[in-house]
Amino acid sequence: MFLKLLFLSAFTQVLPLTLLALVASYVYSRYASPLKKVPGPALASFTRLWLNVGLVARGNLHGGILDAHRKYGRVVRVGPNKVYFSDPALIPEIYGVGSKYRKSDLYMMADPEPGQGSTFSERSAEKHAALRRRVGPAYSNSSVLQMESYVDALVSAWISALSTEFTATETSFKSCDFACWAQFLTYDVISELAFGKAFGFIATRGDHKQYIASLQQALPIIVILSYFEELVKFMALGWVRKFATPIINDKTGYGNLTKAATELVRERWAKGGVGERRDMLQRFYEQGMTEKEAMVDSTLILLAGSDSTATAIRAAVMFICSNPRAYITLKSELAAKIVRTTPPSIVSFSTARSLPYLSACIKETLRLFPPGAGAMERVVPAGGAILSGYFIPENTIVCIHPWPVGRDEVFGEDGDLFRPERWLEEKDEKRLAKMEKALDFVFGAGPHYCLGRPIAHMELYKSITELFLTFDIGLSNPMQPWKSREYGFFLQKHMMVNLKRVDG
Ligand code: HEM
Repeated sequence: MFLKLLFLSAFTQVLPLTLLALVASYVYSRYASPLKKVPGPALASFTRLWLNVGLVARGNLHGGILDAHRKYGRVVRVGPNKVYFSDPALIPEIYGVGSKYRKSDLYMMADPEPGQGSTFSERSAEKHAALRRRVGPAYSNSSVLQMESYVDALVSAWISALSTEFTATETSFKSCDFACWAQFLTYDVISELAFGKAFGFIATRGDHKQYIASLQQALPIIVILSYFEELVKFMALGWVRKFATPIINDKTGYGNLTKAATELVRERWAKGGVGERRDMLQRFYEQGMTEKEAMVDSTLILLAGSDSTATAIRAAVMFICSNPRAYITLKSELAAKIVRTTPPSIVSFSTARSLPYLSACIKETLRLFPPGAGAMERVVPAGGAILSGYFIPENTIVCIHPWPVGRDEVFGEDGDLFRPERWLEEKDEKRLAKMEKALDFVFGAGPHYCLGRPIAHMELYKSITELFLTFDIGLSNPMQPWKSREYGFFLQKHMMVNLKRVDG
């Protein structure tokens, strides 16, 4: 009884105090914070719920941020301590080489193990630079070009599998879920390049060990949690992490993917780094990476290297198939410029890249649908900064999101339209250079610029060329081309397409 009374009296005294503290902090955030003049939704000025629940949890950060910039302008306060910008001119200050803005704690959830940052998630600039020096050679243009024949073999297997499984005849046709098939290709390519052996998604025509399905389940939880900084710190505690993240002994799923990467690294390090050929793992070894570092970065390669590129391939197919002019022009360019050999060989990267209309389609796709849609948040350094005319105090979290940048005013009034011709018609070299710069932000900037761009480009150029050369393609349901939600990466399902071989 005594205890009950004690508890009740503590509760009745603590509750009002907590409420008072909350109200005081809301009033401060809204009316007294140095950010009070920054425009944005009223709710966002005193609570993180507007961003974390209204946008992130709904799988629509990219769309919500785009709308917010359209409504409030180039500077938007998206949380009590967060301001997003859309002016590409600020990219060098916030993200450029030598920038003092470090990555925010949002990235902690991407650490494969607490305290063990990967090249992507490491927040210390010095540690990141050291890591990047060692992983860099494995991703370089020249090393990717040396591996081109392996990409060709997989693209070829992919096209034949699509042909046998889904080609329409006069009397029958079977829709293809291209959402899965795009990922089958990218998972196989990245495992082949990284470990010298494709996982076998194309060969088995299925979700190998349910990696895709389990990532679709795990990613929303990981990403939503990562926006609540306190939770991220709590989750970083080793014992919490053990319960919250997939378990390495899982027979399938994301835990098994981590296990596969870990075992491949362990085996390779035991053999002195030498594989059957000079794959990325061998290059990691040659650069003196420790076994632990290689394990962490190999898991990163699998994640960063598959979903982003699969989204780009799907988006390109979706945009081209929904725009008859683009579809016809691309088909004509491919028919005129690519000479088919018997047996057909996969188009070389250098030939594909030299095709102006194909390049314009790929640029336009990446501009309108940046696949890496996670917030690249950074922390304002000591002393604060004046950004877009506003004083932003130190420790404020700032970000430029690639979705509004892709629709920047430099792209003109029709910036929302898929119009590849814009890249070919522009005569003003200065403007074109600005357009290219804004587009390049799709791959980030400065010391964190995407290392995988050469791999992504090679896959995109080859897959789109071969698809449109081999098939006539139609979206089965143009009213709803796919189901798409975004949690840093896009999780896309049910992208049904009809394929008919052009020579069949
Ligand atoms: C179209 C496809 C891709 C897009 C749009 C993309 C986009 C990005 C972006 C925006 C960043 C910077 C993130 C940040 O600063 O927070 C990044 C970093 C990174 N990406 Fe990609 N990526 C793509 C494909 C790939 C592929 C295929 C790989 C690997 C094989 C890869 C590996 C990486 C790595 C390792 C980093 C971290 C770089 C660092 O911080 O030093 N990416 N990517």
